[in-house]
Amino acid sequence: MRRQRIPVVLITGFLGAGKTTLLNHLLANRQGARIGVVVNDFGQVNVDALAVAGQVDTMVSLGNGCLCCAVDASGLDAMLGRLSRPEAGIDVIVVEASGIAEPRDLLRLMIASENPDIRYGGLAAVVDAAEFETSRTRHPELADHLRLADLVILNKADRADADALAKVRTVAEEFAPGVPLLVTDHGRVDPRLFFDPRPRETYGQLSFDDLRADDHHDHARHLHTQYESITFTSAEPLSPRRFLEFLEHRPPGLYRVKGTLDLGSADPRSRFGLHTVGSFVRLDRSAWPVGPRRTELVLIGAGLDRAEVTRRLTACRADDHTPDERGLLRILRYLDDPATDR
Ligand SMILES: Nc1nc2c(ncn2[C@@H]2O[C@H](COP(=O)(O)OP(=O)(O)OP(=O)(O)O)[C@@H](O)[C@H]2O)c(=O)[nH]1
Repeated sequence: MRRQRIPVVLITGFLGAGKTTLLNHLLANRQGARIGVVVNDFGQVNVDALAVAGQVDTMVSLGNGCLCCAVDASGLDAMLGRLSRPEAGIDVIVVEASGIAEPRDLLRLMIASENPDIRYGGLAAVVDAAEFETSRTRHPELADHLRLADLVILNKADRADADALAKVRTVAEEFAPGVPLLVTDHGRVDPRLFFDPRPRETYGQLSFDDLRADDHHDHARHLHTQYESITFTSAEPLSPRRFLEFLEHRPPGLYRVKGTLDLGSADPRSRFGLHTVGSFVRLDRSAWPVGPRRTELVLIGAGLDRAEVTRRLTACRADDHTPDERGLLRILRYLDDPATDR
């Protein structure tokens, strides 16, 4: 079986918005996940708090499950290649774009990558809620960059009054409509938005370094809990057409979806694995195990209308058990490597 592709999460934002602070927060709250980090320079990353085990040219290997490397955009693909090698055992790669990098270029590089071991994990745009209006008058493109975001993080809420916060929120909603928006400070968002924790038994008890890392991060605890997850299961197959419609008109606030789909196909290899982030959709297929087939989805976001999402998914159930092969063909355009995966 092919290995799961590793999600690559891009963190963008203007100078000083709080990108490194968010990255450090994720490192301190990684819940057993091994994080590969790509930054432009190590300067601000809390490397010493994470027990450096060894350093190889531009890559720092951290004792407790983090690989950190520094590259500019031209070296990104090569670095993603190194981080996604199976022996690195990485669960998620986080790329922190420099405050002056053009996020569109970074996104293009990521989407165009032919590396079969990675997949797009979303673009989180960090916005300095206190300074955004001022920065935007000098750099009007800042608002435009929000159009690329799959998640908007309004950071430094502690420094912005209600008025300023409301203004930035309005701009974000105008340039990134329907995109989940989190208001926070010191990057304290729930890491489960970006990656799945490893079950405790696979990484054992907290090590001394983990505890020490936590101590070093004053803001690591007390996560802001605006993150929501909705679980949907169905023993009835879903109609591929209806589900495609759901995917292509995703509910406001939805950031990512993962799970297994039963689309009513007669093919034994029709267990579809689904990963979406923002409007990016990827399906893979495998054989169903013996036993009943089920759709099981987890939807993650902020500001989701739980009842409406569940209602829409329930309405995706097929009316009967006649396979809709034509409908299936339409959704299969999202299949990962359709030519080689059979
Ligand atoms: N008051 C306050 N300060 C914050 C917050 N988030 C980050 N900071 C501080 O703001 C400064 C800039 O944060 P960074 O995380 O380095 O910002 P950055 O986006 O990585 O900056 P560049 O790498 O220069 O683009 C640091 O001094 C942080 O401690 C916040 O929510 N509230």
